Amino acid sequence: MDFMANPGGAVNGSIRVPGDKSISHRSIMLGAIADGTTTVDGFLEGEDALATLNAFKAMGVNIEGPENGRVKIHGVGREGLKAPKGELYVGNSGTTIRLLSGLMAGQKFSVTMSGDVSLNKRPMERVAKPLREMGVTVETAEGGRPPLKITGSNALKAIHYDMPMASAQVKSCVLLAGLYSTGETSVSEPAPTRDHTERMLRGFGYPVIRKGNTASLVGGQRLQGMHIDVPADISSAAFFMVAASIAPDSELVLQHVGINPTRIGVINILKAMGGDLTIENKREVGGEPVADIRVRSAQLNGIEIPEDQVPLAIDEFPVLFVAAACAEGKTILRGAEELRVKESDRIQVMADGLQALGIRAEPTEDGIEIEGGQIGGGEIECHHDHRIAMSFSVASLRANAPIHIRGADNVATSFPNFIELAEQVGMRVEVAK
Ligand SMILES: O=C(O)C1=C[C@@H](OP(=O)(O)O)[C@@H](O)[C@H](O)C1
Ligand SMILES: C=C(OP(=O)(O)O)C(=O)O
Repeated sequence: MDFMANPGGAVNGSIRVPGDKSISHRSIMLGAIADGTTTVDGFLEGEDALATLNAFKAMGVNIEGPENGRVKIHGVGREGLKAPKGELYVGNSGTTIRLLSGLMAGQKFSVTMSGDVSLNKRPMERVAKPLREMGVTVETAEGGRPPLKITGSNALKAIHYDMPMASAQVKSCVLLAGLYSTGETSVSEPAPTRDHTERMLRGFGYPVIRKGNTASLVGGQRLQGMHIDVPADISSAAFFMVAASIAPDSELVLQHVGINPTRIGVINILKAMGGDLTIENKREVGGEPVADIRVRSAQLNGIEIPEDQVPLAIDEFPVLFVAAACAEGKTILRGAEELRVKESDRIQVMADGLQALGIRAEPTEDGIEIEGGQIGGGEIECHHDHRIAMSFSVASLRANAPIHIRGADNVATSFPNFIELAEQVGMRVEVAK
């Protein structure tokens, strides 16, 4: 499927984007191994979260829904998962394969997980290494890629893992394996990464301790089913934050957005660029801070993006690069080499796309330099990456000719109703005939 993004438009109204992907994945994983029932509202009915849901169904968990964002998980307890009949296919979802690796490490059966062409190129040694230290047998395809075969045990060795990269997926993998270890498992991170696993484990009644840059837990305890209210995903809201910022005469309210401090890099960066964003009705929902975010058009300026914001905005860089293309002057990003191992190489693919539209964008090993300018029309290739497709849809607001976005199917992995909401607020994006 291709998108045709037609130039111009203002962005107005009030919308709620779908549920947070990270929290949706974890609600299924933790609900499945808890005792009792877990109910979820606001579950993201996108392909990635559904891949997680289907994996647990394949391991014998009775899950009702999703229906209008509601899911009911009949937890089987920490020892209750059953060996799936075949391989677990997890599509495009890095979060599914890496977090599941940790949980599978603690089971008495072995599991093979594979994905689509994009996932099968992504690095898995980052989870294989700590799991092997815990006594798990992990087999990968050549180059440490999926398929990934995990042969676990329910008496893993507790370890301390000093994570070489700032990755919430690796941290979560080790902590989830730690649930099945004898003793204390801890992970330290080089910079703060999203902490949903820690917060949600605590919500399920499982103690997790945070000291400085280290999170730790003691294996062997049980989780209690709970109710989870999933806030709207700030990573999906980000497309509209940039859209309303760059399109003249715009004012948009994004409702009920999760503003966990480990996720708000996009707000901090846009504000530093001169964006007009206000946080309204701040409240706490199920252990996560939530707010409505009002965004108005603004003249953005190029900046040097502070490196401490990188892990806090990691999925938002493709659309932030579009903001940079609309800003006055140069924007410089460094310390973001992790962007090269996402669903696509997001530094290269965004640089290629921006250049195709006439913007000066120079990739570097760990970042990019972008000079603001007039966005032209042209053709973009998404390389199986949802965020590339949505970012260039946003770019059309300031383009002077249509942008043809090739291979936009994967938008359904994280944001199945993107086109509808984009159209509702005034963007001119449609599925190409
Ligand atoms: O833990 C998570 O839910 C996620 C962590 C991040 O990945 P890394 O841990 O690879 O940075 C992020 O890019 C991904 O979309 C979701
Ligand atoms: C990197 C992402 O997801 P995942 O790693 O789960 O594929 C993303 O959604 O931008």
